Amino acid sequence: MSAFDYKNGQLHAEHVALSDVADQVGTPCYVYSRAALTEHFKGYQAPLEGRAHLICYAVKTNGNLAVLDTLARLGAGFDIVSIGELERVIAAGGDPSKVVFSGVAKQRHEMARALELGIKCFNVESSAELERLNDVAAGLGKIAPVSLRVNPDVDAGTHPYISTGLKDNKFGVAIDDALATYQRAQALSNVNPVGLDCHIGSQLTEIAPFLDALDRLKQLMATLKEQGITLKHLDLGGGLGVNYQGETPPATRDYIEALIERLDDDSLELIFEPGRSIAANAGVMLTRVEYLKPGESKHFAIVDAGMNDLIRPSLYQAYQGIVEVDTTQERTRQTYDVVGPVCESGDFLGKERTLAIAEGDLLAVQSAGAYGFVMASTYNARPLAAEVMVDGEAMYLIRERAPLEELWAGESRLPEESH
Ligand SMILES: Cc1ncc(COP(=O)(O)O)c(C=O)c1O
Ligand SMILES: N[C@@H](CCCC[NH3+])C(=O)O
Repeated sequence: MSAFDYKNGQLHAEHVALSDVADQVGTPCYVYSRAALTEHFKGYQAPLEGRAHLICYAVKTNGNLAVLDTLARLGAGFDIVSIGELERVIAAGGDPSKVVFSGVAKQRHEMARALELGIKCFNVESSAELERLNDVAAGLGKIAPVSLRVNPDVDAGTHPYISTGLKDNKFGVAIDDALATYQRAQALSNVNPVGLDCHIGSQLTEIAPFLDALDRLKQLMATLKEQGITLKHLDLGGGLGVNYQGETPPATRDYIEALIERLDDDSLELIFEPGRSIAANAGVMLTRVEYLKPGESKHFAIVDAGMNDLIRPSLYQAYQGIVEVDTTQERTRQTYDVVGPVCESGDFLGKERTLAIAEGDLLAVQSAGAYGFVMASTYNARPLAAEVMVDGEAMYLIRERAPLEELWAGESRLPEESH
């Protein structure tokens, strides 16, 4: 059973009616299901049982403290890309020794803080970064554990904005340069090559590109071994897709098992960095219909959430399901473009959606647990939305709706005497 289901015509998150959430917290509001997060995370744990592994949830996907806390309690490690994400993990009770640090632009102070906290590994994305990391570690008298993020040049077959493993992408070290970079790492005194890492893109719905990448990594590891460089872990990144609009990505178990079979090596610790497959379908965004606006060629449903709250539809033309929260009312069905309040023509949540709604009704935008709230902005001076975690019959406000004053917090007017 899905964590978001209808009971007596009312959409619920677990045992909580979403209309109750909206009444108590207002809209727009993100609602996450603890049971769904747990189930999705365990989907990774189960097929890896019995072998050395670490599942490093990608914090960028949804970094709310309650989400991180839920996963940390299940044993998760974390994939981070900034010092902000690292401090979030710590604030949520995560274990820094289970953190891997990805990202192409790590700054010295970020490296220093991560070294001080003793993270598991730096996923190094360029030679220049390797040199800088060695320098920072030397300054602190530390040895930085390093895994090279290799760009295997495989086509992930996903949206160009979220494909990361092609030659032309800014991410990682080209696979042809990897051996020389590992040799350099070995020669440096304050970095220690312990792993190999790759992440080829997001929302992949086939296993084949993952296997192609793994084949190339295996070849590289064999070459490294010949050169006396033996690694302890292999990080296969994230990227497993989800069902937004009838896509049929492989089940987590099938994906993991296929990789384990192809790897054919029990000695390596396996690391994964899943994000979307854990969080996307563990969340919805609630929004209320402000106005219905009939037009000549199309009808608009104008709602109180916009591209600033959920940018995926505008940014990637991404499809996310939109459903009525209360289906018990008498309503006429009509096809609408569901649009937000932001002053941009590109501000929409969905196009040509057939809905039975009236002014004041609630809608739920599905699959909003990943890359939803984290990508929100305050454009048009719109305060950030509230977030709620449902756990069985309980609901917890895990982020208050930001007060208006927060919009200009930290700003100041010019001094009185200035002209
Ligand atoms: C380095 C890295 N790891 C993990 C992820 C998580 O990916 P996904 O949400 O597709 O599982 C991303 C985002 O694409 C990433 O850039
Ligand atoms: N933000 C993207 C995914 C980015 C992946 C990050 N490496 C999305 O919503 O689909």
